[in-house]
Amino acid sequence: MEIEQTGLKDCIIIKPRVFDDPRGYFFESFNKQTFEEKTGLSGDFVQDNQSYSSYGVIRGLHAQTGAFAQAKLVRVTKGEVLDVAVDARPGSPTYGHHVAVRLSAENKLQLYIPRGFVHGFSVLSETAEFLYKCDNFFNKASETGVIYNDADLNIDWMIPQDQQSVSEKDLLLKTFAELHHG
Ligand SMILES: Cc1cn([C@H]2C[C@H](O)[C@@H](COP(=O)(O)OP(=O)(O)O[C@H]3O[C@H](C)C(=O)[C@H](O)[C@H]3O)O2)c(=O)[nH]c1=O
Repeated sequence: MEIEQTGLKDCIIIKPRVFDDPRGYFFESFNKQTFEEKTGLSGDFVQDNQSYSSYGVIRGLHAQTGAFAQAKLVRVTKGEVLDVAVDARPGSPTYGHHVAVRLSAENKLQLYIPRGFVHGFSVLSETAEFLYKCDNFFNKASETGVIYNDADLNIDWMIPQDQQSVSEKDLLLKTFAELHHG
C-alpha cells in the first residue's frame, strides 16, 4: 500500500498493492496495521457502508457534526466516481479547499477523509458501487452538509448540468458560508 498526500492535512490517497496473476487479481482492501503504520492515523472503523448510483448522480456534500463526526475511507468496486472532500475544519489553513479524486474499480484508489470534512461524489460511469468505512456510527440528528453547487466552493463535478441528479434532501443543504455561521 502506498500513500499520497493531497495537500489537505490527513486527507490521503491510498493505492493498494495489487497482486495480478492469470486468474485475475488480489489485494488487501483494508489492513488496520498497514493503514496505521503508513498513515500514522487511527484505523479504528466501526461501520461499513455501500451505495449504488447511476451516471450523473451527485451524493453530498455530507458530514456528521460533534461527537458523531466521521472519518471515512472510501473506494469504488464498480464503475468510476469523482470523489470530493472539502476541508471544513474551523481554523484549518486549508479551510474551504477541496480535493477531487477519480476513484474507480479500475484504479482501485481509496481516499481517507478526516473528521471535519464534508464529502460527496459524482458518478462518472453508467453505474457505480461505492463502499466506505466510517470511524463513527450513523447518527441522523448529527447530519449536516453543504449544497453541491455552492458558489464559494465552485466544485466541478464533471457532469453536465442537465444530467446532474441530486436528492430532494441534498437540494435543501446549506451553503458553505452557513455551515459554521448559519
Ligand atoms: C449515511 C447513512 C444513511 N442511512 C439511511 C438514511 C436514509 O434513509 C438512507 C439514505 O441515506 P442518504 O440519502 O443520506 O444516503 P447518501 O446520500 O448516500 O449519504 C451518504 O453520502 C455521502 C457521500 C456521505 O459521505 C455520507 O456517508 C452519507 O451521507 O440510508 C443509514 O441507515 N445509515 C447511514 O450511515
